[in-house]
Parts: sequence; C-alpha cells; structure tokens
Amino acid sequence: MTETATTPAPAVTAQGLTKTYGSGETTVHPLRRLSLNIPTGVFTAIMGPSGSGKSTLLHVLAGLDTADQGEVALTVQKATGQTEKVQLTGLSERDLTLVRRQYIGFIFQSYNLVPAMTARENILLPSALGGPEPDRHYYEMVIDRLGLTDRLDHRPFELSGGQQQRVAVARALVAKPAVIFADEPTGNLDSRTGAEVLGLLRAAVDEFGQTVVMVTHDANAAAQADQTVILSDGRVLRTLKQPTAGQLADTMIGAEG
Ligand SMILES: Nc1ncnc2c1ncn2[C@@H]1O[C@H](COP(=O)(O)OP(=O)(O)OP(=O)(O)O)[C@@H](O)[C@H]1O
Repeated sequence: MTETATTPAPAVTAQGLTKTYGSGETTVHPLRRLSLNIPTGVFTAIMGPSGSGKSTLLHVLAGLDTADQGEVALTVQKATGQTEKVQLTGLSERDLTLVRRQYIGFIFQSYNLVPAMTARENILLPSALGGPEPDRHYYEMVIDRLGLTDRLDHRPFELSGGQQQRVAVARALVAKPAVIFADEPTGNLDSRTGAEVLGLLRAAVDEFGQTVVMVTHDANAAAQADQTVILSDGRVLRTLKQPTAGQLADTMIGAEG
C-alpha cells in the first residue's frame, strides 16, 4: 500500500485522471486526463464553471470516489520526519477508508454531521473510529477559535447552519490530517461565518503548516488561498498564484468559454 520516499514532494499527486458517466449521446466527462500536483503546506482553491469537474476531482483526490483511469497518491509526513507516499489508486474500499481516516479531513458543503451525536462526539468521531488522537492543546485552540466551547454538548439540530459548519471544520482539523479537502465550505454560510471558516483554514496553513484544498464558486473566498487552479471541461485550464478576486473573476469569464 505504501512506499518510502526521502525527498520532499507534493502533498497530493494526480496523474492522467479520467472519469466518464453514461454512454452515447448522454456521455459526460467530468475528468479528462487531468494531472495536478497540490503542494504541501499551501492553501489551494479550485474554481471552474458549473459542471467543469470540481467536486468530482475533489472526491477522487480525497479517496471518496475513484477515477476510471489515472493515479492519485498522497505524500505524508511520518512522526520520524520521513515522508511516505501513499497510493490511493487500486486500494480496496476498506483500505481507502483506513487511508482517509488516517490522513484526510473533509469538509462538505452540507456539513454531514451525525444527527444523534453531540458536537463534541462529531468532532472526535474520526479518532473514535481509529484515526489519530488529537493533540489536546490544538483541539482546545480550534474549538476556541471557532467559538464552539459552549456548544459542545449540543446536537446538530440544536445548532445554526454556521455553527454546524464550524463543527464540521473542527472535525476536519483537530487530528491535523495530511490534507484537508473542503467542498464549498462557505456555500451555505452568511458572509461573517464564511469569513471565520476561511480564516481558520488560512490559519491551519499559516500557523500549523497544513495543506488545504478548497472548491469554491466565490472569487473572494478563492482570493484567500495561495493559489487557484481553474478547471474547464474536466481539465486544468490555468493555475494562478496569489490572484486577486478581480483577476479570478476575469479568468472565470474566460473559462466559461
Ligand atoms: N453520479 C453522477 N452521474 C452522472 N453524471 C454525474 C455524476 N456526478 C457528476 N456528474 C456530471 O459530471 C459533471 C461534473 O460534475 P461535478 O459535480 O464534478 O462538477 P462541478 O464543477 O463540481 O459542478 P458545480 O459547480 O455545479 O457543483 C457534470 O456534468 C455532472 O452532471
């Protein structure tokens, strides 16, 4: 399942990803031989027109879905300081689940919290299922920064949408996974809560050296990232380093074709 590497490498490597749905006239190609490297310790946004393959790509990179062809690998840092390459391609569903639990945090637009569990239980669920044990100090800092200290005993139905998303963000962050994937994490939030969530993703990168990959439609949200990958029709159109929201909006007009 793994091989050891000694040189620093991108956190996520995707080579020649292809995915097709349907056949004949109804065929769609969400991914067309897409290759991409996601650098370690960087905040990457993914933008593109509706239907360009953003969610499909994110799910394939995170091991929540598989491509028909191509390869995905993560490069993770072990406690010893050595890096290790973890191939996602070809793993059984069970092994993929173990890799996700160990190395990946995922924030869904629709939160995906377990309704019967309290906020605390939701946040600690990945470690309860066998993922890494969160560092106590980091856990408390994340909870405090997200303003969740008084909400930990509440169940999702007792929380606002913004609070539920903050619980989902905490769940993805606290175990310091190798990569945090976020699919439109601010899509359902008011602008103030959205800014808080983006601020925490930014802090995870700047203060804790984590790697974040976020799909968004919002040029202002993407402008918080270090780089933005623009998808068009299942391919990478361009990668922009530290673009302004204005540059992103202009590039998106071009990508709509
Ligand atoms: N399970 C599926 N079955 C059939 N087609 C699908 C499936 N999932 C995605 N697609 C199609 O694949 C294409 C890419 O979808 P995807 O959700 O990745 O795009 P997106 O860029 O995230 O779009 P949006 O911005 O609208 O969320 C679309 O044409 C979509 O209809």
